[in-house]
Amino acid sequence: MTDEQRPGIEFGKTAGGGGAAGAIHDHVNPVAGVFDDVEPVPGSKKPDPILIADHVTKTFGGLTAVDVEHLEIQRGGITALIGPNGAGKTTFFNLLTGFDKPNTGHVVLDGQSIDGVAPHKLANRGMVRTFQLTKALSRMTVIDNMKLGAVNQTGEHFWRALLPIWKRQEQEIEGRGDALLDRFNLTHMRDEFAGTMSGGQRKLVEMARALMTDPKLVMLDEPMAGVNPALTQSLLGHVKGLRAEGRTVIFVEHDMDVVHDISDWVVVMAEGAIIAEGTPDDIAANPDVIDAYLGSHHDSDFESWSDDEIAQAESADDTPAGEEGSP
Ligand SMILES: Nc1ncnc2c1ncn2[C@@H]1O[C@H](COP(=O)(O)OP(=O)(O)OP(=O)(O)O)[C@@H](O)[C@H]1O
Repeated sequence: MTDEQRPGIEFGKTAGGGGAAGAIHDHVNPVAGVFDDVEPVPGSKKPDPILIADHVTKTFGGLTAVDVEHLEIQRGGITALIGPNGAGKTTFFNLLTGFDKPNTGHVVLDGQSIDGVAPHKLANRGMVRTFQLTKALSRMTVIDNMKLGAVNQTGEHFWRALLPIWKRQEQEIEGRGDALLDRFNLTHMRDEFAGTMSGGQRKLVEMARALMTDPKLVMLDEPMAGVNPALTQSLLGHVKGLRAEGRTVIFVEHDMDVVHDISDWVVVMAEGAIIAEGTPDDIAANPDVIDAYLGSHHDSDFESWSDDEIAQAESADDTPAGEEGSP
């Protein structure tokens, strides 16, 4: 089935994709076929889960931001976490990575509980997340940003970097940083202030910095947000590269083209809960997903819908007409 024929959310090709730039990053997919027998339903069992979340909830006042009954993330795959605005993706991401504490629930990484484990300790256990270049980090050079990636996961504990034990390791860490900058084609930016980089270069540094601890599970928060098409292919290639070298990737993303391009499996959240799971093609055709996006007035790419599909979706959308077009 072609993209044009596929009903539901339009998963097209990423801008600039399919050309020579894409070919540069033709990586092997070690989990090809692994999802063939996985049921495309919320909470489905995976053959070899690296991360398992059970009964994870988070409330803010009267609002239930996250209510995830069961989720398994397959080892070695690229899993996308998608959903309309306010679905709870970021909150769930924060709960999984130790940046926020759930009200209830348990998370297991590689067979061991990580409940209440701080982010920098999770990094030692092989789980890292990207974090955005803060103002403070923007005033540091790119190589110093890389070095900080080796010692912590929040970028807040600058003073730790001055401890003597860290100093002794500095050369080794700097070497690792330089190797990663080379891999991400950022060597020419090594001694520049991080704040001078373009949006796409920042994303590359965020990804490269996350690799300083040689993680087995990499959590990427909107890796393509604000990236121009020229660098999008490069970033997509690097994400596939993480998978090719055996790492597991989970990423939150709004761009459906990106999701279709690189995901092995897609998890969809709406109103805090997981409402669907499946391959990108399963998800593109899933009526529950389409309803969730339409119900929230998310600005997804729905231009490809036929009049019948629009009429069907509108009749399922119970939002009062007066709220149409609200953000
Ligand atoms: N610190 C907080 N205090 C109060 N409410 C919050 C807080 N963080 C998130 N929320 C609420 O929880 C719900 C889920 O928010 P969250 O940011 O996790 O969604 P999201 O799926 O990441 O959305 P987006 O795609 O817009 O980033 C929203 O209704 C949001 O307003």
